[in-house]
Order: sequence, then C-alpha cells, then structure tokens
Amino acid sequence: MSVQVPTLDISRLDSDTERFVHNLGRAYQEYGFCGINGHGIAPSIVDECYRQMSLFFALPEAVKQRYHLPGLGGARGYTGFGVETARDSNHPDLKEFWHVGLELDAPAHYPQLYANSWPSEVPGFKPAMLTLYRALNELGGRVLQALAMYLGLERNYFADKTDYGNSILRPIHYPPLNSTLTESIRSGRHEDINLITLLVGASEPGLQILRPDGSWLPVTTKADTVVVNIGDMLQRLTNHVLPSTTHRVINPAGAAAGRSRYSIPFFLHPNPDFVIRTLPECVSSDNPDRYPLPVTANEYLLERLAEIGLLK
Ligand SMILES: O=C(O)CCC(=O)C(=O)O
Ligand SMILES: [Fe+2]
Repeated sequence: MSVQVPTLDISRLDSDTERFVHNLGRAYQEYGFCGINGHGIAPSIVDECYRQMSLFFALPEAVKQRYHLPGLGGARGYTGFGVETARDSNHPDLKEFWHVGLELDAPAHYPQLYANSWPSEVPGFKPAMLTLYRALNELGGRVLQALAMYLGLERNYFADKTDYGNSILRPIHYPPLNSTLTESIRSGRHEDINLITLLVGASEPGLQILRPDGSWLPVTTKADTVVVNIGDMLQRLTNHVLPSTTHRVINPAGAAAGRSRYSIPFFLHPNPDFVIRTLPECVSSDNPDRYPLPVTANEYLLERLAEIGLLK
C-alpha cells in the first residue's frame, strides 16, 4: 500500500481525548498535514461556496478588477490571475483569488483587521463565505486545542491569542490551462505563513506535499475531509516540533487540463500583536532555540507578503 497522509475524526477530541491528541500530534510530526473528518460542517455549506465563487470568477475581468483594493497587499477583495508568485520562484501562480477577513460588528481593535469588500454582482457570495469562515475558524480552534495539549500547554492556550486573528478565507480559481509551454504551475512550491491552514477542496487532484526524501506525495481526500496543515508561524513558535511542510498544486494532464480547479483554504492567523516567541516546552539540548529573536505576527506577515509579490 502506498503512503498516505492520515485522516482523523475530530469528534474524538472529546470522546477519546488523550489518544486523539497523540494521533494528531504524531501525524503532524510525520507529515505536517492531516485530514480531518467528523467535523460537523454540512456539505451544503461548502457546496454553496463553490456555487457562489464560480459565479464570481465567471464575471468579466474588468468587473472583477473593480474589487482589487490597491495598497492592502491583497488582504481583502480580489487578486487577479498571475500576481502571486511563490518565494524563490520567477513564475507566477496560475490562479486568481478573493480574500475574506474577520467580519466584525464593531470597529476593529486592530487596524490590520480591514473591513471586507463584497461583490454586488453576486449577492449570495457574502453569506456563503461568512458561514464557511465561521465554521472553519471554529474547527481551527478545536485543532489548536488538540495541538496545545500535544505540546504540553493548557487546552485553551491559543483561544485568547486568536480571538481577533487576522485570518483569511481564500476562495481560489485555477482556470483551465491554455498552454503547456508555461513554466508556471497552479501553485508553486511554498509553505503557508500562518499558524494552521484548513483546506476545503483537496478532493480535486493536484495538491502534493514534499517528503524528506525529495519525493512529492499527492494529497487527495474524500469530499467531507478538511485538510489541515501547519504553517510557518506555528513551526517557528514550536521550534520546528510541528513542521510546516512544503506543498504545491501541479498542472493536470489530459482532459483535466481543460477544466477549472476550485479550492478554499482558510489561513488561521493569531491576533496581529501576538508575539511569536519560541515556546520553552519546545526547546531541549537536542533541539536548541532556532529563533532567539521574537517577532510579532503582523511584522512577520508583512515580511512574507512582500516576498510573494502581494505587498509592493
Ligand atoms: O489549492 C490548493 O489545494 C492549495 C492552495 C495552497 O496551498 C495555498 O493557497 O496556500
Ligand atoms: Fe499553501
């Protein structure tokens, strides 16, 4: 049998806590990625997002560009095809996307929590995306509870560090490929910037993770599975105890090349002023502190956005 990223049932967080925490932590130590099912997010919530995003991305380019908000580093609204370029790559990704941030009723505690923009042409887009945002934010909180316990922290360690998280829901459209000559791929090899990413849409082939032996392992899951991976902020906080694994989305061959691919990652971020300082629980003589200098989540984010071409 070929190797596969494990899938775990998160309802075990309450019914079988100790073993679940152990299994999840081991999966992340081995792969940096894990499938999560049993999460209770209704398939209709995800289906509605796919329906609404396909309506939006089908609009004329000039209409979509009205929702590009200059100067925000793509933090909200639309980012066009061929803009984002993975670190260390000269070839832009073959994708366009939209960013939804935390929707607040009152003025933000943090200036970085910009107001959302919504496409008036697609009225169902906002309610669909906000519903999925809330569901994934909540699921991410449960994954962080398990990870906190795995690291020897108290279960709610992350709660007050993520309650105003600068988290982003990113509906992505990878259009049909019209040339086989391009050196670009749908998403160039990269690591995610944030604490954890919850990905809806890995049921469509294309996503691959880099294994320590240099091979690429496909991650394709059942439709009900959310793929959750560790990002660089959590890797840094945990001194690499939880690794942020390099991944990419390759161009399909054959008939699939003529079809769009849609996916929706949710990048769960800490509050902008959270200080990423190596956890003492993750430092030992075998694993000395790799990051003696702390950095705030916001400083770290700005550095990384500049590197991928979103902040000029
Ligand atoms: O589309 C996917 O399956 C993955 C996208 C991704 O890795 C990202 O946007 O960071
Ligand atoms: Fe990613």
